[in-house]
Amino acid sequence: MPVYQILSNIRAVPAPSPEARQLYSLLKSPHLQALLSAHDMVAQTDYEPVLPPLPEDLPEDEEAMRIVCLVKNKQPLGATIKRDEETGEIFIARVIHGGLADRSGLLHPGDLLVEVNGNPVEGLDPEQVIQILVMIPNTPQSTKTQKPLYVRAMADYCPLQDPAIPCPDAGMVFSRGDLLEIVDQTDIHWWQARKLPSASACAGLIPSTSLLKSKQRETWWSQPFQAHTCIKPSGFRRSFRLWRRMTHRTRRQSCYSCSPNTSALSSPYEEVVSYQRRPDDPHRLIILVGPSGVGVNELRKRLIKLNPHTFQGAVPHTTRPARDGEGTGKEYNFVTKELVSLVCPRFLEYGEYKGHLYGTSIDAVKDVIDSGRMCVIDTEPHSILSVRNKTFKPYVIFIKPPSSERLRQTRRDARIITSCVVNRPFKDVDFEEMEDAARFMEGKYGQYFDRVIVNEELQDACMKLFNDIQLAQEGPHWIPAAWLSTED
Ligand SMILES: Nc1ncnc2c1ncn2[C@@H]1O[C@H](COP(=O)(O)OP(=O)(O)OP(=O)(O)O)[C@@H](O)[C@H]1O
Repeated sequence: MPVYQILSNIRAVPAPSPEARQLYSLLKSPHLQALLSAHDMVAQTDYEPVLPPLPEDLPEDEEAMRIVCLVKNKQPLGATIKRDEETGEIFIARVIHGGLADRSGLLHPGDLLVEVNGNPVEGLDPEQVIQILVMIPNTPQSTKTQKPLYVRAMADYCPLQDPAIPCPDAGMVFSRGDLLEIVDQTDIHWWQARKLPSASACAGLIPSTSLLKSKQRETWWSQPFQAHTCIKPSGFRRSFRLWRRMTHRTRRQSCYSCSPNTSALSSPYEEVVSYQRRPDDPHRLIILVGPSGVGVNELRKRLIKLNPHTFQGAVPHTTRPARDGEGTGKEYNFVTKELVSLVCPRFLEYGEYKGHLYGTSIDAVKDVIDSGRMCVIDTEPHSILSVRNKTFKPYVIFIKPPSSERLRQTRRDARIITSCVVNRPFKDVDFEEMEDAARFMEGKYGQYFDRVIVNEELQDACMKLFNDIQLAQEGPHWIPAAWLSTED
């Protein structure tokens, strides 16, 4: 009965009960009326196509059978099937969350396929499984919903390049750094996940942790030994800035020794949780990384100048003697070589220039944070790992060069400071090195980047940086679950 009819019936009652009055006022509400009207419209519409009639010659034990009619459009079925090697029977292997089969509620993992379009499935290709499936349902049906697990991908994956995936079309591509919501871990090899922020309701297949680890191990072992291929020292930071002073040779060594190729053997997914910094929590450490010459230092300097009471860098250490007017704790912490060697592991990065050591200690970073300010540092990307922990909860921003053309246009009047030639205009080779290094850094360390800022127009990039840092401190953000765990 339409809603207006019910309303008029209630109105016609001479002395309506309190329940009738309440029903009347509920049904009068515009939201409910809109809902009921939508319902009536849907219920009264004829939908195409009309489903075919059930087959007449149903087998005698029909009670154990389920006849399923799925009318497919261009969408994939959203289920994979597998053949039992011993019996030759074909089963539904998995139903993809949010896919056609899942939304229909008609197919379940473990269902045994008996017929497809009236033809026995025996000998049929999986691709031939189409609209009508006659099957024996799996009992008991597993409808248990799992609590989603949120992870950050620490590796790249492309289903089209994976010959082992049961159905490449059902696979999901992801790159290191992507946030994934894992909705199904029933299968030990193939999980189902969505990428966050999730626009698509349909999940995709991804390898489980153990499977992806074994794939990584295989790839790693099958690669020819390459001692230096991943390092392009010239593209890493090289300016002669204060504590960055180090020779080309030391930098190469420090890059090489500090960035072991362990990614192939570490966990491919990192569990993450949503985190919102409370006003009393210490500020998150802000780390800027980027290829040499891209403008990391320029941006950091501008940011600190913008608000020196809020942003601060860490005071570097050096073994060079203090000059007139220099006091320890201002430009530098002046220390002896012996002290540096004692506290070496507590250094984020360090290098040698003209016989003196220069470096940034983890304690210097902590001092800034303890003072209530936001510590903004720029480092080589491999140094991120030394502070990637619950104490610092670092927020890593990758400063990326713009397109080749814009890079050359915007740096037309800029000057580069290098260890070989001080203060000269940029050359083509500098841009090429910068682009190579940016690609390399994204490829190797992209999983640690919370944000990427393209440094095209300096002023714009600086404002983006400023806003991002505010957002980083005010959250919410996904951070490794281990950073919130109470265990050490
Ligand atoms: N968006 C930009 N447009 C024009 N010039 C820029 C831009 N960003 C940076 N520069 C200039 O490029 C030069 C190199 O920048 P900067 O010293 O900050 O490099 P860097 O990334 O810190 O590299 P390194 O550590 O090797 O010095 C500087 O002269 C800087 O002013």
